[in-house]
Amino acid sequence: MIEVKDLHVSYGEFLAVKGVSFTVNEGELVTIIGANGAGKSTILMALMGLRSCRKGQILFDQTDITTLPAHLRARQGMAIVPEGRRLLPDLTVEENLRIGGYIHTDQAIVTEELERNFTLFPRLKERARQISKTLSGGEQQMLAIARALMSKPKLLLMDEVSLGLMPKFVDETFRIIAELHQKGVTILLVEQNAKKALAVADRGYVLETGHIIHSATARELLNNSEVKKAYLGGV
Ligand SMILES: Nc1ncnc2c1ncn2[C@@H]1O[C@H](COP(=O)(O)OP(=O)(O)OP(=O)(O)O)[C@@H](O)[C@H]1O
Repeated sequence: MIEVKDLHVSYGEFLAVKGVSFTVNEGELVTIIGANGAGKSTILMALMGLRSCRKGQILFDQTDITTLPAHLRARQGMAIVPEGRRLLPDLTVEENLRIGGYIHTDQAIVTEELERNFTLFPRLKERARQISKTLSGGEQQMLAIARALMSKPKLLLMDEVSLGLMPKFVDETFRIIAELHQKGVTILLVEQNAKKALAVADRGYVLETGHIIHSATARELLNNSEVKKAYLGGV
């Protein structure tokens, strides 16, 4: 579904992503793990068209989207759950969700997607008219995921969705990710919580200072002694 070839992304003169290549196939849950500052968020931003590539190529459904603006990537079927959620804090839960469905010209589809997300996240249904900044951190994270799903994406990009959540909500978030995967959503998950990410993923890539240093099935990475030592707390 997505093929990234020799991706380079920079901030001014600083090269944050240094020639990264990877794929995500339809229906897969793939994770990119790595330490702070490895370049994980930068890769997702470049995939969504929120940062331009200095060099390299991004193919989505076999079409070259390397220079396509973000809103057109959304129309082609990509959605992002950004780091820090980026909700519209003064709008209600339902209003945030409707904004997530803005690409649908048919309002019946928006209503259908709203119902689908309320079924997936009953807590959001209960709180449909609540102003989103008054939600708990975990609920805000649910809303950010649901908002991305409103566009019915073919590919869901998720950036550090467990960051800053209490353990209870971290488990709940990973349960939802696994459920979405089971339902057939293709997911690229960027995570610092390597253990949890690899537990739900099919395959993974390990990113270190802008380079991919390992690529394998999630199971292989979980059993790789180097990965264990560096990212899984030596377990
Ligand atoms: N707007 C920016 N301007 C300059 N440098 C940046 C900017 N955003 C990120 N960087 C740098 O790019 C590198 C990669 O950052 P990025 O946020 O992609 O890493 P990350 O792997 O997602 O880290 P984290 O897990 O801490 O979010 C870091 O060295 C960071 O300081």
